Amino acid sequence: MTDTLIANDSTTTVNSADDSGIILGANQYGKAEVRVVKVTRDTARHEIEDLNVTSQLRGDFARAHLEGDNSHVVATDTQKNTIFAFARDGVGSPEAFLLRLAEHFTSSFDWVSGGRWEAESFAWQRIEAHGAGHDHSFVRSGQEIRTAVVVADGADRHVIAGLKELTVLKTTQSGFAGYPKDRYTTLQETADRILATDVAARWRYTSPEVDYNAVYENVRALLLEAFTEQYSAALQTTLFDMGRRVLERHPEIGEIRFSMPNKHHFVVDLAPFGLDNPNEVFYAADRPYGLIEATVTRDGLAPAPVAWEGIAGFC
Ligand SMILES: O=c1[nH]c(=O)c2[nH]c(=O)[nH]c2[nH]1
Repeated sequence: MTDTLIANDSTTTVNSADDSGIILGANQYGKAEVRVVKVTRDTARHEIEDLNVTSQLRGDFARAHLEGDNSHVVATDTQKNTIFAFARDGVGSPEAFLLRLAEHFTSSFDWVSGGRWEAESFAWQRIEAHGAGHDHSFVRSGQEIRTAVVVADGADRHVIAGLKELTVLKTTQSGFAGYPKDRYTTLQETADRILATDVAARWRYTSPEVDYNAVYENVRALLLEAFTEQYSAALQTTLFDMGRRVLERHPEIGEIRFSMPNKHHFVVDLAPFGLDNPNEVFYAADRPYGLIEATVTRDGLAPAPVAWEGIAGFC
């Protein structure tokens, strides 16, 4: 018979009857990547919402790990079914949908103290037919994938919105110069190069009252605007400018993190063929690539490490 003790943070379980010194640490579980598509068809003009949802519960699941007692284990199959059932009422926004799931699981089961809910969402656009958007035929539209994470930790709720794979390129108004030169440096300085990246950004809301869809569209527009409008002295400068614009315009966002590859485009030497190459023919290298990551935040903002746990690829 195992005597268990749950430590204060409810994630570390000490098996006190066992002197092996081996304990259960942090744990979470759930159903990953539930692909749910919701069609709203109240009228002939249908709407579509397309998500990939992951649900993970945190709380007292010690006895399942230590004793094979599943009395606290809300089945991952049940979590999957809950996602589909909740979609029956519509999604609204990925963030609002995940918040609903968080409320449901934490209020329905005493021992569920929190969890992590994540979504990717894929945009569809009406197919243009006879000068108008079709009622029920769509083409995948967004160049990017929208992302959302909700972390429930006791009574606290953390909401992180984001996007990834927003691929952008500009053919001029970018350079890179002034960097240190040592015996290994071969890179030539330039004031006119191609700048290309796949923007991945995640931003954390510090207010509970947010029109998530509207803010998403505006943040996306601000990121593109920053990429476009400013001469880029480095991808780092462009990244900070993107973040600064977002924080200036959106008081409900406390911090924004970026991870952006510098997708190098090398000018091809055409001299062997008797041709010049005034920045017109490039070799688009897929690897290696520079990888530029940074957080843009408000001075004095209280950090929220629990919100960011489990988000890979951002510093
Ligand atoms: O925008 C850039 N940032 C760098 O840090 C860097 N390093 C490099 O070789 N090229 C570039 N470009």
